[in-house]
Amino acid sequence: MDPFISIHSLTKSYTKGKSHITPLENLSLDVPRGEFLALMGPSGSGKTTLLNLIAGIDSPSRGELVIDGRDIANLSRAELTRWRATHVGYIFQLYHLVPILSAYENVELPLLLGNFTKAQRKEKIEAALELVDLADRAHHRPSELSGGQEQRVAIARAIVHDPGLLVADEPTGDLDREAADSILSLLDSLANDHGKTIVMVTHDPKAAAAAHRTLHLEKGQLIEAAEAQAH
Ligand SMILES: Nc1ncnc2c1ncn2[C@@H]1O[C@H](COP(=O)(O)OP(=O)(O)OP(=O)(O)O)[C@@H](O)[C@H]1O
Repeated sequence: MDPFISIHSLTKSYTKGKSHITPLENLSLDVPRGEFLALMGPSGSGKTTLLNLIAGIDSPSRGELVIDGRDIANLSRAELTRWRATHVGYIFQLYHLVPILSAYENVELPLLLGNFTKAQRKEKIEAALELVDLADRAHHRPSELSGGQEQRVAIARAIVHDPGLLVADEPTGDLDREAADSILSLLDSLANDHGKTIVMVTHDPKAAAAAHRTLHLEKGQLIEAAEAQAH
């Protein structure tokens, strides 16, 4: 079976005046469908750059980037925005919930871009809140929730439109151990039981240990966890 994510010789460079920065150079990576992958690496090693390319937030300078059979490397900005709206859910370290909206209304946001009736939206929002175990907090605002609960709402918002791909940038970075563990087990279940492919950037070795596989980025190159330990 083809991998869900297939990356070949991917390069991203930035030019600012006379200086050139190449955070990713000739990077190749396959991720099977339903894998929960952790990306680690020192600050500035290109983790967020890679995550943003995989999520279709940014475009590569060169190389192949195929996600679920679609080559997204050469899409225009407008095409990429449309692709992202249906195929990707993004989970942030600081949740990025809208403070004046309830949990229900926050989860509804991605659906407002699609052609759903109010009843269809209700069904999807309730299913997503149920899945993250927050059905009883639907009408609470973010300020009335714990950090772990806020991240659960953010995960419900990331999955409500049923994307195949979830990208998570330090999803447990602001949580205590107990809340972090419960978020990690939720991500694990989204991969194992719901077939989501998850790419998570983390600095926390315990978070990485919860993933199926860990890769380390160093100077724009990927190395396996065992090799990284030997460095
Ligand atoms: N828009 C941009 N323009 C110029 N350089 C950039 C841009 N975005 C990132 N970079 C550079 O690319 C390199 C990789 O950055 P990136 O944010 O991917 O690292 P990271 O591994 O996620 O770091 P951290 O762990 O600190 O978040 C850095 O040297 C950064 O300064």
